[in-house]
Amino acid sequence: MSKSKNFYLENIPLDEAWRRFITALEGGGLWSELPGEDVPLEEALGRVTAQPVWAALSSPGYHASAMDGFAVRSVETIGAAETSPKRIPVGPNGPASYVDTGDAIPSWADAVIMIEHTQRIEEADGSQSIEIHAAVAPWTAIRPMGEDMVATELVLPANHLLKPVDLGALAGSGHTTVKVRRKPRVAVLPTGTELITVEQAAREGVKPGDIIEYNSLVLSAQVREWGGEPTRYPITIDDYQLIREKVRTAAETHDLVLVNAGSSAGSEDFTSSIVEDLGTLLVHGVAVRPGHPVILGMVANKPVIGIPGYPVSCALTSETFVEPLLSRWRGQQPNQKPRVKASITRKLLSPIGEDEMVRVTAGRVGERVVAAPLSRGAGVITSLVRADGIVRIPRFSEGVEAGQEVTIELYRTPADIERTVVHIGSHDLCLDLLAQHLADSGRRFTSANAGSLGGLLALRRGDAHLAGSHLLDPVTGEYNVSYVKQHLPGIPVVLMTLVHREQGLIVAKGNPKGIRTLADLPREDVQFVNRQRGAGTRVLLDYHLEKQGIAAGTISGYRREEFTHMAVAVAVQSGAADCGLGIASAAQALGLDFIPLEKERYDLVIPRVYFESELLRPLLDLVNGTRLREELNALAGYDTSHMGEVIEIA
Ligand SMILES: Nc1nc2c(c(=O)[nH]1)N[C@H]1C(S)=C(S)[C@@H](COP(=O)(O)OP(=O)(O)OC[C@H]3O[C@@H](n4cnc5c(N)ncnc54)[C@H](O)[C@@H]3O)O[C@H]1N2
Ligand code: MOO
Repeated sequence: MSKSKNFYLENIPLDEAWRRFITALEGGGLWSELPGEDVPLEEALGRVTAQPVWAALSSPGYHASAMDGFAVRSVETIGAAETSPKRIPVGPNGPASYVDTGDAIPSWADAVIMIEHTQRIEEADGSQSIEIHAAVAPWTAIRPMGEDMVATELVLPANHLLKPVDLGALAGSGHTTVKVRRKPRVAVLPTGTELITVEQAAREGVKPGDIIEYNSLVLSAQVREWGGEPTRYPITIDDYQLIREKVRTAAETHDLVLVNAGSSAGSEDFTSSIVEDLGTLLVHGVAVRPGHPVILGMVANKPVIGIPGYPVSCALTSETFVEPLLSRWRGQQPNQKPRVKASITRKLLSPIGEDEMVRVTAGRVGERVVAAPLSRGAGVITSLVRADGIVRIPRFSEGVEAGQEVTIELYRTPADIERTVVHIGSHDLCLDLLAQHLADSGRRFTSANAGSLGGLLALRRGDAHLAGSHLLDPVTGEYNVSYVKQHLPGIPVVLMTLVHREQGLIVAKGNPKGIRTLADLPREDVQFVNRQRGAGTRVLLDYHLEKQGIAAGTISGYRREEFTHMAVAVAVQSGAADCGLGIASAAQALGLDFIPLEKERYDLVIPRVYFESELLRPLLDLVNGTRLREELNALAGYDTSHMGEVIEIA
């Protein structure tokens, strides 16, 4: 049976989508906490109490000695002083009797004197006494019965998330089990004919059109993290009946069904029609990006969420809809990420009419926290891996200007943000090595690719601690100095050389087009890939083209811009271009050939205040040490003989 599909994607504001969803859940009696089940204390960590817990026993269950010492009647100590010590005979029934910490106090006693405040005396008749130099008040050094918990007293309220210490209090008050909310059962259904398992990919390789299925792994892990019990289904191909049957049966045995992908308007996007067919479609399309083609519906009185296929959209949609629902079922408030105000490092345009969630990295630079936007591609899962948080651009706004104040919802702690070294500028593979080693000294390193010039401008705005730069001055032949003087006037700066590195033409393995020099670029059969304006590599290219009298307009592909050396190398590897200018290590990383053109200096530009800061000290130590140097020498095209040399610019 083929079904007519719904090509119409709505644009429902998030609060309206939630309102419809909650109304339907309430209608089905599903917008409330799940019932309780008894679990042994050992299994109760992270679960939520389904009812208040009252102490079954008192703790301590008797008057207990708080110290090692002698139990006494306090009246018998009256009058003892430094100048007039008192002796009290020791015996099993008093008037002084030895007790260990935690022992029951004899019924005749009402105080304990710590052993170090007594002196043992052997009397002439062989009997024992203690001599004391101070009186004690009644109940001194005694933990009265029920000091911690009195039987019938409240130990924990309902809807309490159980921490390790709570388990101790439960056992201490006499409970062997605790009634906790049942874990929500969540079906995770990955669908798509193009999907293959990662095991299959490892065995047989990935052909064009194959996609490694991992959204169900992410969704299941999220569900588990949020206190639910996921069932991860195998991949279902894009077949209306097969998916329909899976959704139908999953709804019978689960509290919530997540159908992944097939939520949009493509020829095989069935989820919305299936939900309509089996139950009620509430929402198809929310005014949120990423995650626009979300589906909310009810099947057999169970909520079904159609989650978009793009991995970032998938993970964020689940944060937006699944987490709050699971929290509700567990009697918890939805997860509130810590928030921090920050200054955004670059202008972002955002479509009116949709809330946009922008992934950012964050760090404190001087007085402010800065937020550097990451890739906005919905398929770029690493942007979420690297993200320190999310900045929401509301649907009634067209975007934000560079330097504007925004709020970051943090994935990390504010303390993590404080120990972050922020780099904006030209990227080099050695920064990845630096980042890796900095982690050993408790620093985090975030890097945004803005090209050399972009890095200097970021330093001027106070958006970064340092900027990698390799800008050749065509007049002086010197690197970076004149640019720093021009763009950072009045800011004391240290230029610290990291490496000299080989720049050259990255070409396919075996150099099939026989490219030798820049003079080959205008050839009709040569397709070039360029770097963005402001990149040091672009400056270098333009310098040499000018010197050799080659007009940029004669090079096919000159206008095609990539933002990193690796992106240029990938373009060559994929056959999209025949060559591009870049560094040797990028060619090496992808097994491409490399034609050296020039050795250039790559510096770290560091404002003096940060150069001298505690935050950057481990970075400077690394640059001045031997480990990084040795690792770089093992890579193609790096010369570390000037590493660590500094030029100060006042
Ligand atoms: N004409 C339109 N096309 C698209 C629209 C639109 O409004 N009109 N929306 C776009 C947006 S936004 C998104 S998000 C995606 C979501 O589409 P689907 O939910 O139908 O997902 P697919 O197209 O099947 O997949 C998208 C992408 O993600 C990969 N994928 C899917 N499942 C998995 C998985 N389990 N693990 C890893 N990767 C997965 C899939 O192979 C595709 O590459 O639609 C846009 N199109
Ligand atoms: O909504 Mo899509 O999820 O923007 O990428």
